[in-house]
Amino acid sequence: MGEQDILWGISPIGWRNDDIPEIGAENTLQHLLSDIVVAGFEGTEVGGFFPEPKVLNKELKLRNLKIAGRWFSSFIIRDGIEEAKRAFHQHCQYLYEVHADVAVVSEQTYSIQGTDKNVFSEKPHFTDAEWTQLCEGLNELGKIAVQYGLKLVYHHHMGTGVQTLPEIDRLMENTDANYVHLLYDTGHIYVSDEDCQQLLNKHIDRIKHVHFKDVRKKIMEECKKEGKSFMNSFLSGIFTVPGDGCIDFTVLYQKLLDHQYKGWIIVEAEQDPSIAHPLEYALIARKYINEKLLNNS
Ligand SMILES: O=C1C[C@@H](O)[C@H](O)[C@@H](O)C1=O
Ligand SMILES: [Co+2]
Repeated sequence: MGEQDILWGISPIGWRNDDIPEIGAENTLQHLLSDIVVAGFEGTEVGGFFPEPKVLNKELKLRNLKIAGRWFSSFIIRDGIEEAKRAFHQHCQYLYEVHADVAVVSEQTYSIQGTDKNVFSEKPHFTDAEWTQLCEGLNELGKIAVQYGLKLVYHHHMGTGVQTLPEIDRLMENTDANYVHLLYDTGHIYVSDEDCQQLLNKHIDRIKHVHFKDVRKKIMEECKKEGKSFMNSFLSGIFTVPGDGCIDFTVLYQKLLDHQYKGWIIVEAEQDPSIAHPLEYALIARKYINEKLLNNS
């Protein structure tokens, strides 16, 4: 086990953003995938604009790229477990056909992620009954994921009911470790709790997928002061690629290696592509990974 067990990918979110589909709309699938090859990554996650599996697989094969996984907005609390299961089957079928490894799940009931609300002070909180329903539902979805050869990895997220470390603790304690794993997103936990090490140390055994997202601290403080929404915060540049913000990824990466982490690390930095050139930032990330994490420039 070691560095050879880690696959490095980069998310389409620097090129096009599912939360605001109009930005970066000029970036085609072919352009994105070719940029990923130029920047030296092995794969990516599925973006909302990606085509049917047959078309996608051809473009991936031409470039020797792989798919790690895809985001799934669950509404277990709002719609109930049966409805969530139905939608998740479809999601997993797509992932199975593109040979993915993980299904990224985030409960979006009451989420303020796509609204104008202050993401720093107006996040939702689930009731005890809602927590029970969510955890039971996730166990069910996790079993479905296994049927398709996938792992369900839960994405804690700003502006949702599972954002802070105590909320992630609660989710981990009340779900089955055989079926519900954790996606560790450095940027989301840093903006939420101003720390990203505690979560890693505490739940390293459950972490089966990683998003490396860096944070510009000064911009984070300004966004907080101005009470910005999630989307206005990222459009203001709160997030960036590893090596360009305030997070020290060397410590985090070492911790993952020490615990024989096996799986993907995805560089994920949502920024406005008309301000932050996607390939330029992908190359900044790759240089940082090579020089500071892998020590081979
Ligand atoms: O993994 C992610 C997927 C996005 O849709 C989300 O908004 C972003 O912040 C993220 O971390
Ligand atoms: Co993420």
